Amino acid sequence: KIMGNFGVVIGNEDALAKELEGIDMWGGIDLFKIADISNNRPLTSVMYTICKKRDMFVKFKLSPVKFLTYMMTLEDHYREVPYHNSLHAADVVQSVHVLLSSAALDSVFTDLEILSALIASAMHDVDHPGLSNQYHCSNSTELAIMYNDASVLENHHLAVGFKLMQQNHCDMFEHFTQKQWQSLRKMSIDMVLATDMSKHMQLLANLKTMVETKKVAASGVLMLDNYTDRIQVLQNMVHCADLSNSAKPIELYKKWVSVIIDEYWMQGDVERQAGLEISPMCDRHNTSIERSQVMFIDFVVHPLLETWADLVNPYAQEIINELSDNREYYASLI
Ligand SMILES: COc1ccc(-c2ccn(CCC(=O)N3C[C@@H](C)O[C@H](C)C3)n2)cc1OC1CCCC1
Ligand SMILES: [Mg+2]
Ligand SMILES: [Zn+2]
Repeated sequence: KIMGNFGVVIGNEDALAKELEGIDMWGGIDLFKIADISNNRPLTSVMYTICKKRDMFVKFKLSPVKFLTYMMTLEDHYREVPYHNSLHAADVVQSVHVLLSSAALDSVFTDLEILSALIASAMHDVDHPGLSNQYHCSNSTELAIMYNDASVLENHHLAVGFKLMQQNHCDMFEHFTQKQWQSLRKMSIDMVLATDMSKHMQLLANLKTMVETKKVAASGVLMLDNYTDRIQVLQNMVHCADLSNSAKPIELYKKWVSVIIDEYWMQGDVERQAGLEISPMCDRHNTSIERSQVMFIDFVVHPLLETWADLVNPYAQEIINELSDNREYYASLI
């Protein structure tokens, strides 16, 4: 019974089935509703449903029970912080699943690359404390010391995500060859490390270069013939998904904005209590939510998603349109 249809035992499978119908569409599912219906297992149910659809259990001889045991353990290690909880991880998994399905990427990536992108997305923020890298580095916290101020959170997410695979009944990759395991591990590490905002400009520059020099087959699919190019597209894909809230239907976007602000303000409260300088946008007594969203879209999200859209042109126009509508919504509130 542990399997159920979506990896979770809830008793109201048909309600969950209904909500998960739009899982192949951009903004097609409401993760806030899925969290309620799935007994607060959005990550496990979304990841199981997608991996089932992509036939990963057969392709890689994955034991569904071990897969679910790992996914539930991973989900349990996401903290109850306002934004960086398992809901956000489920959102990034589903967004990557849709970006991977773009026609321009048809049969471009191998099954192992696809599985690596989904696993990386699932673990990419695990055990996030709700405090940013900047906070950890400014205060030389235990994590900052552990990782020498270098992509502190992202290194931690990876270490936790992979450590949990060694737990009892969580070794879902038991049948992997050494080559498959090393490849999945390297690609997942490269993708999660690329979600560190300090890598954004370099990632975007690489993506722009790929657009300018892109080779497209007669069928219209991208031709990526070396690891550097392949991993750069996968890294940008996960990064786009990580920043994609403002390109989703406005009702979902507004919910993401309210929880991210809660998390920023909680960090600001911690900094104020400790007599530290309050980080940007973290002071609840002095933040313009609308202005900061418009600025973030104009300077970060739009340049990235527009370049992504150029790469998989014309298959991301809907995402760009959604983003523009949402930008106008917040601009009109300023
Ligand atoms: C729905 O709103 C947002 C959704 C996502 C992000 C965002 C920025 C960078 N990432 C990628 C991960 C990362 O690096 N960080 C480091 C830290 C800045 O906090 C981020 C949360 C996580 N994600 C920011 C958002 O709004 C911010 C608050 C007002 C404008 C910007
Ligand atoms: Mg992160
Ligand atoms: Zn994230």
